[in-house]
Amino acid sequence: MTEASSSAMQHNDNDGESNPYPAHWGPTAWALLADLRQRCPLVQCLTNFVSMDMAANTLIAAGASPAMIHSLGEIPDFTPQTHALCVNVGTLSPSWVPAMKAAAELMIKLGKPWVLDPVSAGASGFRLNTCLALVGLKPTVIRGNGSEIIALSKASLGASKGVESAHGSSMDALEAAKSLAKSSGSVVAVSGAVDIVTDGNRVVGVHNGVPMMQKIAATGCAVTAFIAAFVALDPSHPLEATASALSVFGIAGELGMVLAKGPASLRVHLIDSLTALDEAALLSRVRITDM
Ligand SMILES: Nc1ncnc2c1ncn2[C@@H]1O[C@H](COP(=O)(O)OP(=O)(O)OP(=O)(O)O)[C@@H](O)[C@H]1O
Ligand SMILES: Cc1ncsc1CCO
Ligand SMILES: [Mg+2]
Repeated sequence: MTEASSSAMQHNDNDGESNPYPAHWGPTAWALLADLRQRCPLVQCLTNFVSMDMAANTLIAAGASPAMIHSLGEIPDFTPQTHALCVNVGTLSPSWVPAMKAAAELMIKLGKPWVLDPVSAGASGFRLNTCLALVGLKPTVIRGNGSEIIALSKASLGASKGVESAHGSSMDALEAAKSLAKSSGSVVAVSGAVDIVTDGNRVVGVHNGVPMMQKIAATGCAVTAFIAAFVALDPSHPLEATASALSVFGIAGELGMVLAKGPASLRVHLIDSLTALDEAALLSRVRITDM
């Protein structure tokens, strides 16, 4: 470990009263990011049209390989080559559903991880039923905003502002997230000012990020694809991989915000910061708590 990273770790060390962030999370997140850069996992994304660019560039900037390949006929040949799958229902139409289900089923059969982004799950019966069917195919991780996780947990239509959450705080969805995690067997992440990650028993909070990330289309979709890349590296510890991915993405937002003049330039600087992020900066900024 470098001198810089060792002093950075002390900055985030849990020294009792003054610092609530357990020291082990920094090295966990760094180990995963370093591993990602080394192994360059291939992530297949069946994702919405708005997010394709942002998700692909997020993955490439971090060191992974994206493939936005979504046709049903290609799944038997292509999906087995991937290390993780991301399914996102943002611009859902009926013709996409068979491919989403086939890819998820194949990943489960191959013992590989897959991640679901239930965009606007409570907005229509078609969307809700599709998301519930996908939850039944055992995603390793489900990542949504508060309204999406509440709709899925209750299996009912519910308030959202289109693709955005109508719930002010991710904490409003804490019980829904725990209940969904228990019923599905998936790790559930709720994004917001504090990202919540739970397996139904353990709950952690990720305190990284900046509010302006909400003003960039598809940051949520991009972080879900990023979670898929992290889970590919360590499928047996999906809670740790998910919290680490959310923290690293949030840190890239914090570093990007230093140079940004607004959402458009934040998008550029966030992506640049993912590539530039080094061990010392990461260790000094990871803010993950056990809740
Ligand atoms: N108030 C906030 N402060 C800091 N970070 C935030 C805040 N709100 C959201 N974020 C971060 O922004 C990213 C996107 O989260 P958000 O909850 O906006 O997702 P979403 O609603 O699913 O987005 P989309 O559907 O547009 O892709 C996450 O990484 C999250 O941690
Ligand atoms: C704006 C929008 N509409 C459908 S998906 C999407 C991207 C953010 O979820
Ligand atoms: Mg979303």
